[in-house]
Amino acid sequence: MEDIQSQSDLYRSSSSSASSPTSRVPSSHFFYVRKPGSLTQPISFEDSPEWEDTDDADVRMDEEANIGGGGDSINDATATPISPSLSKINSGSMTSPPVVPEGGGTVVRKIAGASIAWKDLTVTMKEKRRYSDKVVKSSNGYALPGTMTVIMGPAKSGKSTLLRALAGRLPPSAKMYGDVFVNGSKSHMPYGSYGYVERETQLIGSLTVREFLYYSALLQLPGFLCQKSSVVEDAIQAMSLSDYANKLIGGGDCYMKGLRSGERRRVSIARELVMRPHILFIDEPLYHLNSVSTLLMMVTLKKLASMGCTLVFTIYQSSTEVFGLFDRICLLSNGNTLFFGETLACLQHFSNAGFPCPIMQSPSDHFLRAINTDFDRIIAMCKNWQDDNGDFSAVNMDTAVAIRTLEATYKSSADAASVETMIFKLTEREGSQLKSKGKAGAATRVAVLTWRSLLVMSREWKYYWLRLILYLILTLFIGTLYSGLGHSLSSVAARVAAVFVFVSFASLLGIAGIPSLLKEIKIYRSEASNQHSGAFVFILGQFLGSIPFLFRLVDVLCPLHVPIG
Ligand SMILES: Nc1ncnc2c1ncn2[C@@H]1O[C@H](COP(=O)(O)OP(=O)(O)OP(=O)(O)O)[C@@H](O)[C@H]1O
Repeated sequence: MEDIQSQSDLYRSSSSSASSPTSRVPSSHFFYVRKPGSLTQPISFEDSPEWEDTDDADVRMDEEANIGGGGDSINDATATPISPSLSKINSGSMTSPPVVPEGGGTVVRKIAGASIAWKDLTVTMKEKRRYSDKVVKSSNGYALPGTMTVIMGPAKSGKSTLLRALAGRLPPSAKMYGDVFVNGSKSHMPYGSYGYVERETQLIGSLTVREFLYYSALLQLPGFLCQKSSVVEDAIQAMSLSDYANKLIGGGDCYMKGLRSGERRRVSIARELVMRPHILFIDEPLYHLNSVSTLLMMVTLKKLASMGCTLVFTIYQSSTEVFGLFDRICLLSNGNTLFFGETLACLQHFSNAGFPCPIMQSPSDHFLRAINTDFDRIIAMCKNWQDDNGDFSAVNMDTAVAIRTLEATYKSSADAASVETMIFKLTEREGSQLKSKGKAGAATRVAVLTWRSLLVMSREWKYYWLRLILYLILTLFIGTLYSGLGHSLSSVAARVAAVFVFVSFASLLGIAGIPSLLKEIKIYRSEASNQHSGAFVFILGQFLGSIPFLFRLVDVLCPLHVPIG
């Protein structure tokens, strides 16, 4: 944690120095000082990569290799991972990877990450029978074990599409060109070797964090029940959720107070961690988070990366503090790569292109300010103000020109060349292929779904009773409407029963309840990703779970929700 703090502090000091007019092109000092905790060289992976359960995992880093990787120029700094032993990265021959954090010492790594490199990656989307313009255009980049690589850019710049392309999760309407290499090989990542966290994930509110992760592990992983608990505890710890492990997730449709959005987001990441992935892709980990939750999330992810996991995620914007935690940045605008490299070198790139970061401005704000075409309207407005109020040069920048300049500067820069060199090094030899960890069997999944369904229903039982009471009152009310008209008591009772049945069935068909069912399907789909028998198992599990509690069907489909305080 101290390492992470000092890395962030170092970044802050360097970025503010870079902002000073006289030192907008920062002195070499800022770029050559290795960020504490960052890697100069990727960690190699083992033949059978697994998360280590013990503290004496053998993935250690060698200080000398780190120092040797230091360069004499910004480009060298960008390319510090290149070292004589780099060719071994994908060979699997380095079982004790020789890399180290700044400041010396030995870092114990528990996760064997995997390298991922992409070359000339282009994606187009099919829109109304024809393919759109390229959403991602000839993107090059890489992500290394033990590092955080962030894909950043304005809205609709292609961040999520690039992330999905890397994870092999593009929709069927997309066409992808170019190559993605994992550990130097083009093969697909097998089930369980990577995790993908969607921007908006669904959780089951009436379960505690630990229960939710435990059932998720049971649904995803093969093996015995007792083996799953250590996996779950590791995921809870990795996502700093120990204080919340026994708390209800809450929220959503279950009307129970529960976790706040930052904690919920970490639970959704923890759910992927139960698979012990080597690479973790996250679409907008900071989505809808306040600044405190944002910092906690990023520090937690940094900790996870420092354990060896390869982290790749998208982000729209970040504070200076958070920005300092990233290792590499891929800056996109309208699908074009405006920069790929170390975060500190990105500041230098903007300076080189004639857009130095102004004093007191967050680098991330500055980058987006320069490349977000949405600012054009505001610029036009500011120009009018400028006439009245004098020079307003901080925002007087033509975005389209800025984008073109940055793109051209990057293409001809040594940064782009060093990325290509790095990709070549990462792909010249195929490394050990990631292996599937296996899947939970269909019978296990049916049993777990049934049991989970029963548990959820038992937790929400009081709401079913309340609903039932409401129905009874309603039917009594309607049924007794006729009691003054001279009908016999038995015919009124029959009417009450008939209306009760009618209201219940009407509720079953309630269209407004369908989203809850879709939510449950979505949760299961992300738990059982890549499992072809998923749909059948889900239906069977839900059906079996519903038999003892017919009200459950009413709850899933009923448009009437009873808010409980
Ligand atoms: N499934 C799809 N079908 C058609 N077009 C799509 C699809 N997904 C994305 N696009 C288009 O691709 C472009 C880039 O979208 P993408 O979601 O990758 O951008 P983004 O940078 O992640 O944006 P945001 O942060 O606003 O989500 C957009 O113009 C979008 O309309």
